[in-house]
Amino acid sequence: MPDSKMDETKKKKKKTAECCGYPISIFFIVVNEFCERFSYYGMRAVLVLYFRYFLLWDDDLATSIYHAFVALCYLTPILGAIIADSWLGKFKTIIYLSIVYAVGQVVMAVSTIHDITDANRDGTPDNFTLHIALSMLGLVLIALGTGGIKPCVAAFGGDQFQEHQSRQLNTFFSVFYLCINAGSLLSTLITPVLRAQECGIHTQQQCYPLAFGVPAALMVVSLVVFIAGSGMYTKTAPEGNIMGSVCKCIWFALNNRFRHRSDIYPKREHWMDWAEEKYDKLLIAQIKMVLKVLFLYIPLPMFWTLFDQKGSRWTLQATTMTGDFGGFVLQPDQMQTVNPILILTLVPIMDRIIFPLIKKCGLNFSPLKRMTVGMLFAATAFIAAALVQMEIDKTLPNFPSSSESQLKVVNMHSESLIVTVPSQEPLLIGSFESSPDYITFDQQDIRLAFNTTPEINKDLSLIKGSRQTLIIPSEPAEMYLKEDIKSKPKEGKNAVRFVNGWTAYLNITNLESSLQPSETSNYTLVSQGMRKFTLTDGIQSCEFSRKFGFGSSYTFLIPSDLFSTDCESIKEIEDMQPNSVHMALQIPQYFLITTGEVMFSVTGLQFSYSQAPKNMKSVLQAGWLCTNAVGNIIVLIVAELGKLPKQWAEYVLFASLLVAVSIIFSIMAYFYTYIDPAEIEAEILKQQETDPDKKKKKETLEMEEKENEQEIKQTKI
Ligand SMILES: N[C@@H](Cc1ccccc1)C(=O)N[C@@H](Cc1ccccc1)C(=O)O
Repeated sequence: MPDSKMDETKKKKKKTAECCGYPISIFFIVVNEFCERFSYYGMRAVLVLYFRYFLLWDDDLATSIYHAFVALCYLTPILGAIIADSWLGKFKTIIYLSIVYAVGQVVMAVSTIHDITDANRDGTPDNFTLHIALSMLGLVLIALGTGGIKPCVAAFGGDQFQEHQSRQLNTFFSVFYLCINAGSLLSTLITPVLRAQECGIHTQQQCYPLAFGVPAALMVVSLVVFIAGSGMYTKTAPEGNIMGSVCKCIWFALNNRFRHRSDIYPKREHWMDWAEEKYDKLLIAQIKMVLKVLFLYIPLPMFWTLFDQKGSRWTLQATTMTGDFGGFVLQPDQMQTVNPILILTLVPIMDRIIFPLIKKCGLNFSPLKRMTVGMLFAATAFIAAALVQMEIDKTLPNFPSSSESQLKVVNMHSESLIVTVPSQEPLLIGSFESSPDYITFDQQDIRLAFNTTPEINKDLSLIKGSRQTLIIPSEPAEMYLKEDIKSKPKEGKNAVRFVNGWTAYLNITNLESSLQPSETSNYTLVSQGMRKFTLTDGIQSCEFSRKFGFGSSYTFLIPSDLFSTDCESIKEIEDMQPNSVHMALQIPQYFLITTGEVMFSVTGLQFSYSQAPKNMKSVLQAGWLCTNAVGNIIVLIVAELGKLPKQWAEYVLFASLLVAVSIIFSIMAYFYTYIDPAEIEAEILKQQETDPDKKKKKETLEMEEKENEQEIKQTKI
């Protein structure tokens, strides 16, 4: 931006209304940021679960799309910075892009209403394509909005301060960061609770519309609050297309360097010095500063690659754990709230105690050293996650591989049975009992022999990669196979089914249809806690209650004396034990990654701001956010290419990659010299004032260019 224009902007700053030394207008900006972050993180907290359990995508696709979305959110800041700097100015950019953002949130919320396509009213959408299309449109609009306004809001807040308010300006940025985390904390607590409610017009389902609707409402509130402060803001005019000038200057330097590649031309100190013929020394110096920082940014995406897996892989990890904390029960997606809680406590502790203490010990804990240590903390967090995963794996059932089949036998017959199974000791199965565990077979076709009179020989064709139960009813000759679930029930729920040993049909609450005698129901999913089932044959009824944990599976055997025992004789067979590893075990990994975030992210933001020339602070902010985008793209690539059979191995792989990258970064940081951009800029301006050749050089170059253009035209004619 030309200096004259910048001076004009400065002069335009009017005296603003103040309260306790702060411009009143920043109240609106801080509240706006709180609501916007509530909206963004609230929606993000339930996004993977929406993909996984509403759109029914598998873990990998859900994780990939989630990271693609986050990547898009941190690529769009460049667009926002360009629009604000060269066209609309920050105020209008924030308003217009916030409207796009709010519309996106509403579209997203609408896409989660299952009733809109559930014509047959079975509780699942009939037209998944419509839901997918709507949600993708919503996500693109949200990414455009949130990313676009991101580099503008903080800078717009800064614009509100006068020169004499530099102390208040620093406090504003701290309060701003705390607001981000307060907003995200509240939303990551609330939206999973909303999601866990049941709602619907035709059928009651998980309330995703409410979980996405509340963030949409908060985005509208955010916009209204921002507009409400309109009369109080200091609005700076667009500062010219700084990105355009930077690109043109770099392009000219590269071209000029190429044209003068012959050895006859004297070498210049830096390749950007080849732009000197046409561009201001000041602009060239500023670009050199920016490029130096951008070069340092190259290894940084790896940190975000690990950091952003909190919201995906770590949430899925939590679904295989138990969240019963005695007094309260934590949902898997609520574990993410540990991050903002720790941020709210760790930022003041680091700033007030740890960093000053390190300084007192005479250690130079420079920003780049802090960032390196932050990376190492994140790597350690992933080692902790791998250890937790190993603990979880020990408790997981031994599921069949794709070439194996598993079988369990349930005896509903009135007498004990001896079953002869290939390559096994004969099994004695008591009446109303099951074989102790699943028996694994390498072959698909097996023959079982039963000691009934007359003896029964049964040929079974098992399904490869599946678990099945052979139900032997009161009349053994009518035995049949029923397929079982072969993975942990979704979202930490419990899968239950009933085998009807009662002599008539039975209606059971929560089951889709009534059960005929000897029939086995399909699975129904029930949440953690005390669950009650009412069983009735139309004449008599009784109630059966049971407390469930997380991620278990049971087959309940209903006996022939059901009503005379008031449901107490119902027998349970545990097909899959409940999750036993506690979610509290994830706290160390959250603590380590958040300590890493404070050292890396907060320091990185300050570093980017302090090392950027005054007219390119937004360029570097957008560049900084881009490192996050690239980090998310790496997750996509590594997750797709390097599919590792074990989840813990993937965590170790990511930790090792980050350690390697932090070593490279520490070497780059060693050669980096900290600068004071304002000092350099002042020096160049002083030099330019005493350089009479400058104007002449530019005029000569412009003449040369015109001559060249004319020559080209003539040759064409
Ligand atoms: N600690 C995060 C907020 C958060 C809340 C809940 C779950 C995960 C994260 C935070 O402060 N984010 C800031 C800074 C940031 C971080 C990563 C990429 C860009 C910016 C934010 O502005 O969202």
